[in-house]
Amino acid sequence: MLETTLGLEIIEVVEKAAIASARWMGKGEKDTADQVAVEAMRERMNQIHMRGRIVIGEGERDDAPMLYIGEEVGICTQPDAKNYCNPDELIEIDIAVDPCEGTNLCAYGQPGSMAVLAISEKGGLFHAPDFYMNKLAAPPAAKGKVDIRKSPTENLKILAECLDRSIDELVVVVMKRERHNELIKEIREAGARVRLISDGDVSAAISCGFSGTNTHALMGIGAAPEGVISAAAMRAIGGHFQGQLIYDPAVVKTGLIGESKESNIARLKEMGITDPDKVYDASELACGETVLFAGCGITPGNLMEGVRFFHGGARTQSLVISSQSQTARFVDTIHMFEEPKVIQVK
Ligand SMILES: O=C(COP(=O)(O)O)[C@@H](O)[C@H](O)[C@H](O)[C@H](O)COP(=O)(O)O
Ligand SMILES: [Mn+2]
Ligand SMILES: [Mn+2]
Repeated sequence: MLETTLGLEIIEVVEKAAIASARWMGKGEKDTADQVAVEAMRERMNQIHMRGRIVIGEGERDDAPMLYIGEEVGICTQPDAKNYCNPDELIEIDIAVDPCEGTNLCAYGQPGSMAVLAISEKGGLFHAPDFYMNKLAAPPAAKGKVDIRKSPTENLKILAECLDRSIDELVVVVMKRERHNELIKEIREAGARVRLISDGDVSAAISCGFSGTNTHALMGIGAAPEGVISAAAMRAIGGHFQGQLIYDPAVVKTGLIGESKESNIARLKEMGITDPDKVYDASELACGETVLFAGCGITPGNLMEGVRFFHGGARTQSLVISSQSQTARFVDTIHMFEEPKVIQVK
């Protein structure tokens, strides 16, 4: 149902956001690259016949030009909805968005930034607070066999067995952060190779779901909202994904997640999370009956090309993963902006 009604629409949502952001690629202005993606995403989402609710966005802010948590999107949430649709006939959709995932990558012309979203029926996506999350992603062959509670060394042994290769043939992606120094050391000592990334752990997580990407695991701590979006894709693709919230500011060495561990635990409790240390797997983070992920490359990445502009248009590559049809569709689109139309294929 979700895929049939919204499959094409969500491709266009991420395409519009990616094109808007890509115009700011390499210009060193990350906030602008982010803001234009948000605006393009909102505009296109508001043309869709749905009642959508942002459950993961850019925070609970009501006047900023962001897709904020709790914001309602879609024609059937607009004040003049009755002119366009019968709101009662439509199911409610929960939406997780990151209009420009990897804003630094986009601003500095680096690979791996994309416009992403995940949708599910109401209640189908975990309401992640703006905390951090320890993550473990791995290919479908290792699903349920590796475990974030085990040491990286143990997991690498299991992964090597599952993938029928030696540990030194494994590539593990880790975000280059001080908090990961010990993790990186252990992975290297175990014999695997590490690909350090500055940003963009959604792309890294999802790459684990596809063989041929030379990405065999993602380990370490990134943002929690990105964890839910990654989990939605991995749930639909049948890959391994686990996440555990990080609520202690001392672990990530940043003031970004509040003053203290205690106040964060209290915040989690208010959100209904009574066990802050719970390990969530992909099907808990994205538990809806149907889960769809859509991403469009802004800059070129492991899975998708970036936006390529030409006179009068642009070409994009997107990926839609659906738990409904069990498909991962790569969609190659030429966008024609001007008259006369130009369809440039190379
Ligand atoms: O790199 C990222 C930045 O995302 P965005 O702000 O949308 O451009 C994400 O992939 C990471 O998951 C995460 O946001 C990051 O690890 C948290 O930031 P940091 O404190 O620098 O590690
Ligand atoms: Mn992000
Ligand atoms: Mn972002």
